[in-house]
Amino acid sequence: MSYSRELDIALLAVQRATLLTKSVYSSHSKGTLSKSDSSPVTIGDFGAQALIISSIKHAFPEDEVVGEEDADDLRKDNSLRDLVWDLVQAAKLDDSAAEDKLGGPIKSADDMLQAIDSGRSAGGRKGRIWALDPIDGTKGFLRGGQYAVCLGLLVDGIPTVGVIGCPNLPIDDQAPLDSSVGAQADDKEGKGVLFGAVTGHGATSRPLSKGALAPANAISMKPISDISQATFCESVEAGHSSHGDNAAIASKLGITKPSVRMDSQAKYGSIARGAGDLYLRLPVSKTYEEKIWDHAAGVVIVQEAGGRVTDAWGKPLDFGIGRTLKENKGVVAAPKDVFPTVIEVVKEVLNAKE
Ligand SMILES: Nc1ncnc2c1ncn2[C@@H]1O[C@H](COP(=O)(O)O)[C@@H](O)[C@H]1OP(=O)(O)O
Ligand SMILES: [Mg+2]
Ligand SMILES: [Mg+2]
Ligand SMILES: [Mg+2]
Repeated sequence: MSYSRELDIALLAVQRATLLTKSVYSSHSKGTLSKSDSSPVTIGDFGAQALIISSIKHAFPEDEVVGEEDADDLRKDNSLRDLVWDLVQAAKLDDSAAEDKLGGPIKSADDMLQAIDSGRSAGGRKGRIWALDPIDGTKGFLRGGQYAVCLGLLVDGIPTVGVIGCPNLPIDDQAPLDSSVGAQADDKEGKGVLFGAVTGHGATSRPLSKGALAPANAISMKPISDISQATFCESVEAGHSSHGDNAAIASKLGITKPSVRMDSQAKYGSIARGAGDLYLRLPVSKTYEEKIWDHAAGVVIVQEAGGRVTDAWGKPLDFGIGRTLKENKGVVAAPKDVFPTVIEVVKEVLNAKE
């Protein structure tokens, strides 16, 4: 199957949601709350989840969605709900054919809450399940760094369609990548890229637009003949990925360039288009379970661009066990031909710590 309709809807749904997240990004009050695990959530996360789930349910009513957020906090606080509702009503693509494909605007605030709560699927190995991260890298979103709107389709537990919208990344696939791209990002002139991929059909990037989709460019990872020349990406947050272990791996590979630190699945997009080469996410905590919405879209895009993605022990990521990747620890992504070299070094570094 080519999943071309799924890709089209996912691209448009993510593109529409970025209109909302961009309006929150540039506003002083982001309506930030702290969740029970003490991670932040903003009115942008709730609004983007509502818009995307409503688009998916319109186009594919039988599909399930595993979304990061739920509407509990909005049901308890009418003024917060109203703030999100205003944002959701304002986020419209300026192309009526595109809006029609997504079912048009959400009809009422109650429908909005219901859409957000339709992301409560438990996940699993059977059928079609979308994994949605309405704002990935919320800490970057609040700090003024990179963030991404991410949507992946799992078919029988296998990531099959992936879309990532990165309002703050340069449009140009060849733009040089260093930590200035990760820090103090903005979404002004020349910024905003939409990545997409379907298993077996390649990966693309295109500028984010406000209406119909812009023409796509095929993307692929950069061939590297000398691994010591590689550029590696890692989280900004030291609590999300071990900067020390990542540095030890880079040093064993002979890499001398400093890492590129950036928030969110913008890292997957950046290596898929050959701006960077490796993504290292070595676990910090023994108990943290990576969430499926933090990786499903990125994995399809990197694989279709010529890469391989596994956990830090070289085990395939298992997206079919529920809302988390509980059988996996950490993530490593690299171009296929150098992947075996990279994962051997990752395992050496991990084994030395056991
Ligand atoms: N201890 C942790 N280890 C790994 N990832 C984490 C940890 N805590 C939170 N995260 C998740 O990492 C993702 C961001 O990754 P990055 O730092 O690469 O941008 C977020 O989705 C965040 O989840 P959450 O949404 O709960 O904050
Ligand atoms: Mg996330
Ligand atoms: Mg998120
Ligand atoms: Mg979060």
